Amino acid sequence: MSDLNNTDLHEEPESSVTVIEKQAQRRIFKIIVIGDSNVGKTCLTYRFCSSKFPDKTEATIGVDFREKTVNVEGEQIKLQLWDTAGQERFRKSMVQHYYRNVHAIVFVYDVTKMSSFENMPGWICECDQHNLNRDIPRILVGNKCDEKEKIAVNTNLAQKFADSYNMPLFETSAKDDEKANHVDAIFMTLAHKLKNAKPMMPPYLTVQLGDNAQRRGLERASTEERNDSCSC
Ligand SMILES: Nc1nc2c(ncn2[C@@H]2O[C@H](COP(=O)(O)OP(=O)(O)OP(=O)(O)O)[C@@H](O)[C@H]2O)c(=O)[nH]1
Repeated sequence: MSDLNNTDLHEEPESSVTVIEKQAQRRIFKIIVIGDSNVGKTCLTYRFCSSKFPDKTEATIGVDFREKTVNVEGEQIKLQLWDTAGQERFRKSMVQHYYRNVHAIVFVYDVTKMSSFENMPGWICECDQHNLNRDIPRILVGNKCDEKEKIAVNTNLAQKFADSYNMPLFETSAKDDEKANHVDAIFMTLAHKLKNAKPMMPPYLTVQLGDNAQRRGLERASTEERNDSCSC
């Protein structure tokens, strides 16, 4: 006679339908990575998603996507990194669509190039102009710290700037293998913030809603935020 209380009954492998359902419900967070050309946006996202420094990179045209599923406090969440072009001529193919339903922003500058840091307010302004909500998590990353002799952007200066925008500052290197854990920690910090943030819209809904629903949401957001737009 079979024992209905047998614990084995609870250890049956999940059916493929359950697994698919769980995957469909896995939360996806869209993170855009922004900054001047050549600051290392592609290398940072590649380092995080592929755990290595790319052999060679070419200027990004429009947007590149990289994804990584991470475990945050027992929940599997997918980080979708949108690596945007820094060169103006390659940003022309970036349409409004890319700025929809963004959950977090990573602003990157090159610590060896002052102009890339000085251009940060412009990048922040661009996000404002695309109606990105100011309340979503944003972080500032100074890349290429391995180039110690060439450092041009002082940490205190960068920290003051980050504080003025209420963003955490991370100085790191996508190239330095010893800093690999540090790059991971940066994105994991963001993942924790995203997991625990009160959702404006459940992230998995953002990929299920049709284009029209997304457009309506965006139009509503632009009407609400029009009076609060950037003045630069
Ligand atoms: N020394 C050093 N070089 C780096 C680092 N990260 C990237 N680079 C180099 O910087 C150059 C530009 O890197 P990318 O990642 O392509 O820069 P990007 O910001 O994505 O550039 P765009 O696609 O034009 O916007 C490449 O030659 C990389 O090898 C770093 O941490 N240290």
